[in-house]
Amino acid sequence: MKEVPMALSIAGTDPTGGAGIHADLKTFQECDTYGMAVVTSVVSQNTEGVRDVWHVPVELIKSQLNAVFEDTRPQAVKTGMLATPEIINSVADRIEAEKVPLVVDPVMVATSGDSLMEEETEKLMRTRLLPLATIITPNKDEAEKLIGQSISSLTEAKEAARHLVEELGAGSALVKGGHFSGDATDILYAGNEFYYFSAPRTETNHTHGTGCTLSAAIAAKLARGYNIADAVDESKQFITEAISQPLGIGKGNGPVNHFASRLTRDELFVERRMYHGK
Ligand SMILES: Nc1ncnc2c1ncn2[C@@H]1O[C@H](COP(=O)(O)OP(=O)(O)OP(=O)(O)O)[C@@H](O)[C@H]1O
Ligand SMILES: Cc1ncc(COP(=O)(O)O)c(N)n1
Repeated sequence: MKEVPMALSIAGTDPTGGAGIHADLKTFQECDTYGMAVVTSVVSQNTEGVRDVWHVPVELIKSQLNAVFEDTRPQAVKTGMLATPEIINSVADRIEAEKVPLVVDPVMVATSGDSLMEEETEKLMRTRLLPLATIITPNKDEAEKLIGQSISSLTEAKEAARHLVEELGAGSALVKGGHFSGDATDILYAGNEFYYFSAPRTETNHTHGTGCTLSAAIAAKLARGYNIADAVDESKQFITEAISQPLGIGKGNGPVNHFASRLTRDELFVERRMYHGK
């Protein structure tokens, strides 16, 4: 029997389906990869913001990781929301032991502005998880926190990507340009080379879960055997399509459209043709 590519997300939840493990699982599926998920925090949130957060007890996170790794072998893992030092340490321990390709999305603050990580966890993100990353995918603010310097131009973003790899020890780094102005340009530093991935900026507030979706797509592509630059290239295409055809869900920062790459607008918004009655 042929082996199916499998990807595992270790992240928090979003009951409205736009971010966290929900976005990751949808993305894995759209990228032809069998998706699995370990829940780290249960987050009551929607497109308008975060209401409540309950962290899953570390023993239960370890038990979920045991359940996955004692039974299957994902070809790639991605991490999202890892809110406390105990959670980040338990995940890092497991990844270190399994030596599996790892995409780290260093989730710190939600689009809504709500914090998703305790302050002392930021340090562990830098010292424990980042060195295990095949690729780390910070946005502007996350990259600034990780390197301890502000970033206000593409040149500085490029320097930040190099810093994350050469000074801090990530395997490669993608500094995302969603929070800059002009075209949405992301800079990858991998194998001593820079790559630029640029797309026209869509004027929209439907950007909830863009980082989750992009990093999940990269993990799916790595699970399918792509090299890093090709994985990022196709994932950038995926997120660009997902952002440019929003679904209009929710009252706030709506989710991206995970179906966008396979359905045309007309197919997506079908007219209902079945009625019943006398
Ligand atoms: N308005 C936009 N138009 C086109 N591409 C965008 C837009 N906003 C973000 N992107 C792209 O989406 C991806 C995610 O980037 P971003 O910097 O928004 O990450 P993030 O802040 O981690 O996402 P999140 O909103 O999930 O926190 C990147 O490829 C970025 O270039
Ligand atoms: C569980 C979880 N993980 C990540 C994000 C970040 O996504 P965004 O910044 O788009 O709100 C989130 N809101 N919730």
